[in-house]
Amino acid sequence: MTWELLLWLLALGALLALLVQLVRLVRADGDLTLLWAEWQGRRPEWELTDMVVWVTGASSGIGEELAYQLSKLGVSLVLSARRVDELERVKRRCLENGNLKGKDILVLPLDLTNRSTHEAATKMALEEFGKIDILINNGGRSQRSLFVDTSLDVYKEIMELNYLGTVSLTKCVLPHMIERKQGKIVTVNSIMGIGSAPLATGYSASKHALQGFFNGLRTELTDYPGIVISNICPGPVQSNIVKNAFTEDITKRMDVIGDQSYKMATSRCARLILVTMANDLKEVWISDQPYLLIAYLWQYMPTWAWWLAGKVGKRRIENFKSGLDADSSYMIALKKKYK
Ligand SMILES: NC(=O)c1ccc[n+]([C@@H]2O[C@H](COP(=O)([O-])OP(=O)(O)OC[C@H]3O[C@@H](n4cnc5c(N)ncnc54)[C@H](O)[C@@H]3O)[C@@H](O)[C@H]2O)c1
Repeated sequence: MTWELLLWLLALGALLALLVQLVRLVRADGDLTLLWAEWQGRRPEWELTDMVVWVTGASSGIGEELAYQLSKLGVSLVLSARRVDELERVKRRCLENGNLKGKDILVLPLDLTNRSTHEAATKMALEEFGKIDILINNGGRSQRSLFVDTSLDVYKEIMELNYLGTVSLTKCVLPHMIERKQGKIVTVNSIMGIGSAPLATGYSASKHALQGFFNGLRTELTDYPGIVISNICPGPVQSNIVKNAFTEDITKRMDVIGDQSYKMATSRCARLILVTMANDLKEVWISDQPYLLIAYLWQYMPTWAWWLAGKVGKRRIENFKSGLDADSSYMIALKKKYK
């Protein structure tokens, strides 16, 4: 009788432990390799100090937050985007809150679509700091428009910016890394580079292009194990991405932005990007639910995933057509329900 009871207790304990792990998994905000690295892996505070890190799109959102978190690690920073005043603001805040001095941060204005300037910009970064350890390809813009309504100019511009601009800067920086046989090229891709969604056909295409490009490039660099290519795939993250999104016309700005509070905190996303860099992870998914689960479905059960994406997508289109923000109305309700 005692043995039987003991066995029952053990079984109950194992079941409880399993349940706890399942709940953890459902609440996870990163893929399993990434969460393992965060728990047991190398810490950014040990690994990334003394590095020279070039962040594009550093004037806003994820890039801006990366600059703040990196400045606390004692790295040297090159901050790039188009607006100098915004970059100077980010630099000032890095100096106020971080461990850096003015000489440790170079504000380097750069338009990713102006490819003829990328070589000179790379030269300036190298002249300033003598090396580039990490290039974070973060600058980019999203899209909110239906394909049937959207001008081809928009598709061209998205590819110019998100895809060709990133490839061009990588082409300028990579020879330097090859010469040193070391470096990290970290590209902020998206869950939209794994799957897709309505209203973002061009954006998703540009992110799939980046995914294919960097996965191929990684295989070309196997003679240089010290050069790491990391693809970061975030789901929705708080930033100005919706405000800055392309619409159906190249000159038209977004008029409905909506409440972005249901999205992952920018600081959490940036922290997980630092963990990725510290642990040389090759591809990571950073996302709250249900997007993370959909990403797993896309990998393992694509037909089911597309059925689900269709259901969510229908809602997005309805919202969009009725003049609401595509996601916030139902996502905020969902978030409140499962909090
Ligand atoms: N926020 C999200 O939900 C999310 C999700 C997945 C991936 N991403 C990716 O994260 C990256 C950063 O976006 P974010 O969310 O911080 O948006 P954001 O709009 O807040 O920031 C975008 C940054 O890119 C810069 N940029 C835009 N056009 C540029 C150009 N022509 N040349 C140089 N810089 C330019 C902007 O100035 C800004 O600094 C993007 O690549 C985006 O695709 C964002």
